[in-house]
Amino acid sequence: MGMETKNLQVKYGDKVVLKDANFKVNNGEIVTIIGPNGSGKTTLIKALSRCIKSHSGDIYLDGKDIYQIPTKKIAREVAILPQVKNVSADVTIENLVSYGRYPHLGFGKRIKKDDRDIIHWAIEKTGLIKLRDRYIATLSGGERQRAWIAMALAQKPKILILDEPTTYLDISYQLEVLELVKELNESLGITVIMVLHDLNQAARYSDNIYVLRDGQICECGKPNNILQTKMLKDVFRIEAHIYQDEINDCPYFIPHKLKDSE
Ligand SMILES: Nc1ncnc2c1ncn2[C@@H]1O[C@H](COP(=O)(O)OP(=O)(O)OP(=O)(O)O)[C@@H](O)[C@H]1O
Repeated sequence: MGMETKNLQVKYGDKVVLKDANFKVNNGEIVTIIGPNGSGKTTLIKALSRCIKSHSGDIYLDGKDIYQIPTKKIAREVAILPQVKNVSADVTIENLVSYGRYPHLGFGKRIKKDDRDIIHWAIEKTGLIKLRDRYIATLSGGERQRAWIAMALAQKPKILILDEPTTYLDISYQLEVLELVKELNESLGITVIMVLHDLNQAARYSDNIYVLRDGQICECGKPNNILQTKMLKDVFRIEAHIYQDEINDCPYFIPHKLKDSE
């Protein structure tokens, strides 16, 4: 399943924070949105998942206007993992993952055998079987992030949207989460849209990258075309050297100083 926006505009009050955004993710792709703080990344993914209403322009889910699709159907097709996630102290991994089934429950809202099988599958797929009865509050950052991904997975979504899934994680957990996302994309064909601050990870894990600057998409394309010295200078204000990672077949950069002020 894919998504597309045409000339999308989002405002908070009178302030335009997303202008003429033309964004596209095809079925089965991983697309990452990058950009400096406050450039509109979270706003774009909130609009895509219908958490906030756009001011003008269109959003399509597999060619259909998302405002014409029933909310429950969107909740079944699109799972979003927001940046800030709160859950009460007495919720276990298994409880949390079961919430992912809610958009699918029929009359009476009772969890049935099929739902329990899917909850088990999501917990297994994210490597949390041994921890299934642990309270979310007692987990490490990496385990907690996997638990939230398991909840999203229990939705059986066709599109997974992740807002900075690696924030506050150490490097091994960052890789663990991104490897899990990639594995879910490859093995289940889930389309992934994510926001990342680490540009080298964006280059490594994405089919396509969108660059936001001051609420506008200024570039989009394959990692090799996006990770360029000019983009790093113009958008992120750094001077950097670009190299090729032969092992992972992607570009990476090393920043060496802030751009000289003009
Ligand atoms: N609820 C809101 N009300 C008013 N302004 C908002 C609101 N949410 C975001 N903004 C503003 O919209 C702009 C874009 O914010 P957004 O969170 O989309 O940026 P971002 O690129 O995700 O930032 P970051 O990298 O810091 O998370 C910012 O100027 C922000 O202050």
